[in-house]
Amino acid sequence: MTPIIRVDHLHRTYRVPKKRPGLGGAFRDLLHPEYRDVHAVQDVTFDIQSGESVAYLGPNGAGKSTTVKMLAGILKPSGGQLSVLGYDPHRQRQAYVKHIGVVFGQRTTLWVDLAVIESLRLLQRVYAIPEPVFQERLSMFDEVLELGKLLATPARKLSLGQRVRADLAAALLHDPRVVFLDEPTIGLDVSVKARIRIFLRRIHQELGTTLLLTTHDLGDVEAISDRVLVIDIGQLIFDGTTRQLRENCGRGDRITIVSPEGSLAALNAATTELGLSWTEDGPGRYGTVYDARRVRTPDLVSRALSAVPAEDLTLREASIEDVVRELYERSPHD
Ligand SMILES: Nc1ncnc2c1ncn2[C@@H]1O[C@H](COP(=O)(O)OP(=O)(O)OP(=O)(O)O)[C@@H](O)[C@H]1O
Repeated sequence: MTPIIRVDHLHRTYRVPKKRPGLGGAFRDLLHPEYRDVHAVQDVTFDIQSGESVAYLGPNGAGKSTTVKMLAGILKPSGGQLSVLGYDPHRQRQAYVKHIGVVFGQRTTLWVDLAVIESLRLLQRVYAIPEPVFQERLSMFDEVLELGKLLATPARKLSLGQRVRADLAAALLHDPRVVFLDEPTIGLDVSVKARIRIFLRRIHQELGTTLLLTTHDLGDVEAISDRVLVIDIGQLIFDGTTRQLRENCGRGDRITIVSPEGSLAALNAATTELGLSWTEDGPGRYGTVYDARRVRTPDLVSRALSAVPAEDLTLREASIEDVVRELYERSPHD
């Protein structure tokens, strides 16, 4: 089967002006600018098959948005090959964009002064969507996204959650075969996030839409994606199923205890039965990552506190940074 997305040794470098210190430096920067290269994406290769739902993860600055912008045809690659639905996204952008949808959580693609329904009507004309099909899609979107009340409102007056829901409707109106979602749930409250996750899952399952999602929220990944690609410092460091990622790393939540008088040995002894091992993250600072579905948090906390005198204790849900750290710990990376 031919992949729907082919990314082959993809590179993207930004040329950034160097800043020299002081007023003299500012003058020299103006008259004789010097540049440095930022290698945002370096030699990334992957294929995505039609109908896959893939999460593209990495810490801040890893190169996710740059990759998505190249896939969407907004940015030109500095090197390597890229093909989506047989198109070269940047070179054939005009013909290409009819077949994809793009959602940026951080900015809208709607016309900000138009009521949402007017934006959707314009898109209906751009994509030549017959009226019955338009109505059918709108009502399907409305079921989960509850667009009703916000259709008459100009995009600039929408709350963030309303705006992302409207953006999703706009991006999917023409039933694109591939949708790129760059942090679609950023800054949203739990209930809107849940709605968007259900919506994307449904689109993927019912319409077979191929999804590529970037997010900092592991909950999004679990709810929406079957496969995960992890990128760090511009390079791919993991490609596997969501289940493999969960099994290999990102075992769950992290507990940290500050205990200048405690010891690793005492903590390890108190929690061996739970199958946990602790690391010393700094002087008198100990941490472990655990699977909250397997280990009860109150049990873990009470065992740890009876083993060492604690000055502070924090609990934190697993983050993408934890996942990346564990990936490095498990397979040494040069
Ligand atoms: N327009 C730009 N000009 C110069 N450097 C850039 C530009 N856009 C991104 N970068 C740099 O490229 C690298 C990758 O950035 P990118 O935005 O792709 O990462 P990201 O993984 O999406 O990060 P985040 O999760 O913070 O959005 C970073 O070092 C960033 O500072």
